Amino acid sequence: MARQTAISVNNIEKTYRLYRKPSYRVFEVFCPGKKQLHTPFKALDNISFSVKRGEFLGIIGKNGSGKSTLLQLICGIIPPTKGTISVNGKVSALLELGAGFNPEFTGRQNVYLNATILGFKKEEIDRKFDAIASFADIGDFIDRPIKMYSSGMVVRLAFAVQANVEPDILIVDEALSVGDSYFQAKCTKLMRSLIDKGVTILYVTHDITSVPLLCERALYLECGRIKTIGPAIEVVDRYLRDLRNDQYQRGEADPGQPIHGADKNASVVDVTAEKKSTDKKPSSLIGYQEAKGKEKSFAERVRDYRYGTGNARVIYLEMIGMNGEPLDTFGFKEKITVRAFIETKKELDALNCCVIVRNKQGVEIMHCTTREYGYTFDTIKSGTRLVVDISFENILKPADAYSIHYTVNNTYSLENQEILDLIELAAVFKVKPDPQHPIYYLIWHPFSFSHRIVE
Ligand SMILES: Nc1ncnc2c1ncn2[C@@H]1O[C@H](COP(=O)(O)OP(=O)(O)OP(=O)(O)O)[C@@H](O)[C@H]1O
Repeated sequence: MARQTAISVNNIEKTYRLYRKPSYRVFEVFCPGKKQLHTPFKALDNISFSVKRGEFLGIIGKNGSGKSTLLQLICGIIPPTKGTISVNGKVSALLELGAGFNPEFTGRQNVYLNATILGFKKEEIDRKFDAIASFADIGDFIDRPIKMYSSGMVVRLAFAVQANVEPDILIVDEALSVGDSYFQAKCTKLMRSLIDKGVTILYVTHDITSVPLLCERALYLECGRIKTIGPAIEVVDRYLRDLRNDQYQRGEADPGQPIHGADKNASVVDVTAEKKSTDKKPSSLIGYQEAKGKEKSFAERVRDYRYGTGNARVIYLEMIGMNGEPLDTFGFKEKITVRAFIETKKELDALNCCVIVRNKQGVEIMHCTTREYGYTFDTIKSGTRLVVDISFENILKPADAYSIHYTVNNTYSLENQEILDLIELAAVFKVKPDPQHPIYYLIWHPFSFSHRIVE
């Protein structure tokens, strides 16, 4: 059955009047017919497209290309200069940070205010309030005035309200970039579940890699016109090619050259689980006491992201850089160590630790288990405290946020294993940009090359 149209945009134009001085605007209003003092500026021109119900459309384009203007038109915040827009369903929008919130009111009062504006009765909001507050996860701040919130808290609350009021159409304008990585992962999950429920989502972002992963289709705006609209992967590819060509024109990149030199000695991912001797006191035992001190806050943070039998438990996990310091940002090719402090509650004869590195859209980029890499543990008694280091060379695309999914299993075979502790968002980290090693794809991979000249 053909899907219903949720949004239909027909030949839209939006022209702003640009004045060199604010007083010229007043003068034009009060002296009509006199000399025109403004310059017309078409922020959008000749825009036509439609979005089906349950579709996730990404909108991309350089700064000033008209993305936000288009969303504002669809939400009815500003009128078009020409053309028509029809919207079929209840729209929830997250446009400007904190727009729609009264700074003097508490978070709780603003939730009621917003939901009332969206057409909900008090009893309905009462029913939804706990889900909204729990999603926003801002603790006691919910009863403090919004003016005391950080920008991250404002966006958490705003997203929680907009996404939990059962919209037919959800419009999100880059707002998520203000939240931290945990929150962004939560929002992505929620948006996916909304799509499953038939909600239509329009999503403006500069995080280009997220578009093919989240969206079916994408619309690429350039200087207020549609450059292309179609399958997200193709549109993003076109956009990235244009960006690279722009860089080339400015002398910043050479699209004809390989980005990196080959390193014939480099391994793909150097995964080593570093075994601690059990007969001599490992140096990290001092760290273990500190880890115990952090156990409660770690457990609290990962509470919603973990499951398992609990027969072994990660009490704390940290990311360590090449100097042995806990870090949350790493450089290109830096050795990253994921250090887990684990306590066992039963004897384990097939301990297997697993790390998955995901990007912020949830794509699994790298994965290892100690077992699969041939690293074995001796039988470990109940009540043992151990520190397991899993290290890899950082070959990830910079400036992106990544999360670590950590699992402790007792694994005899794929079919016969006990999940002891599985933590979805055990840690998050970022990768520093390195001008010497720009990485345009998800990972830098060490290729090797050869050639011969045939006469
Ligand atoms: N109220 C306004 N008056 C005049 N010009 C405006 C107004 N609002 C937006 N513009 C202009 O319209 C163009 C499109 O702006 P818009 O904010 O829609 O772009 P955008 O693609 O969302 O940019 P960004 O990625 O930087 O957020 C820009 O050149 C902007 O300066």
